[in-house]
Amino acid sequence: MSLRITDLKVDIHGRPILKGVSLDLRAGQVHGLAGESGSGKTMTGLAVLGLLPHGARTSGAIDFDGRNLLDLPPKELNRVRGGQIAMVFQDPATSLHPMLTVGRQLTEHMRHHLGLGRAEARERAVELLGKVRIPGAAEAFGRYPHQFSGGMRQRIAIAVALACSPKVLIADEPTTALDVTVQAGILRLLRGLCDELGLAVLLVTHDLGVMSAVADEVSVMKDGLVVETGPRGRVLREPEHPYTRALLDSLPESVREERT
Ligand SMILES: Nc1ncnc2c1ncn2[C@@H]1O[C@H](COP(=O)(O)OP(=O)(O)OP(=O)(O)O)[C@@H](O)[C@H]1O
Repeated sequence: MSLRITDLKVDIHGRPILKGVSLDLRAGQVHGLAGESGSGKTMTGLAVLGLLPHGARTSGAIDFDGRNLLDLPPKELNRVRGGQIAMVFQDPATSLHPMLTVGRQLTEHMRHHLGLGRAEARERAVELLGKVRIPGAAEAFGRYPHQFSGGMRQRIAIAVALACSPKVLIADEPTTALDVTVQAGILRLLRGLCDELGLAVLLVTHDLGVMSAVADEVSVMKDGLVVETGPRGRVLREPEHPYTRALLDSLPESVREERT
């Protein structure tokens, strides 16, 4: 399985936002997408999900399973999104409903997309909560999102994203809103899930330090273009583009040493 973005251009109301982005995601690999605010990281993820804002015009290709996602009719795209391609956002509140129990959110998703029965869905939900390391998964099933800490809520949002066994996971700044102390745990979890489930992960973050801890491949964006891409070690040790070098130079020394 792979997802290949080729020469993706996105205009919104005539303003160029992405100017020819190319990226490859592979099963079992975390691809980190870094770059400053406004460089187009989020738009790249949203394009894969078919969730670009109104007025967006696209060209290029996003090939997934032999189909160009940019050409899919909305109904089919809906089936791919949430099924084979799932997402996790910065704020778990975006994906979790405050009035529904954790269990209900997990099972409704599975019953809707996978057509599972009640008991089967429940069993799988508890298993997923265990997979994302929620302590006391069976009790957590009946609780509401606000009864968990921010880090635990993000774990639950990841469990919801995994409910339909996606092949691709788009994680947009998944640790930015969390305490530094819990960030590493979430990153390790994503890394572990990527390995265990063979997920292709696109990890979007403005923080090169964060992503260098878990990414296999790193791409750096600037002004709607990928200016550098390659294996993490190479990009961090021998950046080719001056912009990547500038980003690296802004990291604290300790982080640079530890993470290359
Ligand atoms: N709904 C929208 N309509 C029009 N333009 C938008 C919209 N959302 C974002 N943009 C523009 O698209 C460009 C790329 O934004 P994007 O959110 O992809 O950047 P980013 O690299 O993810 O930055 P950040 O880290 O701040 O999220 C920016 O110039 C932004 O102003």
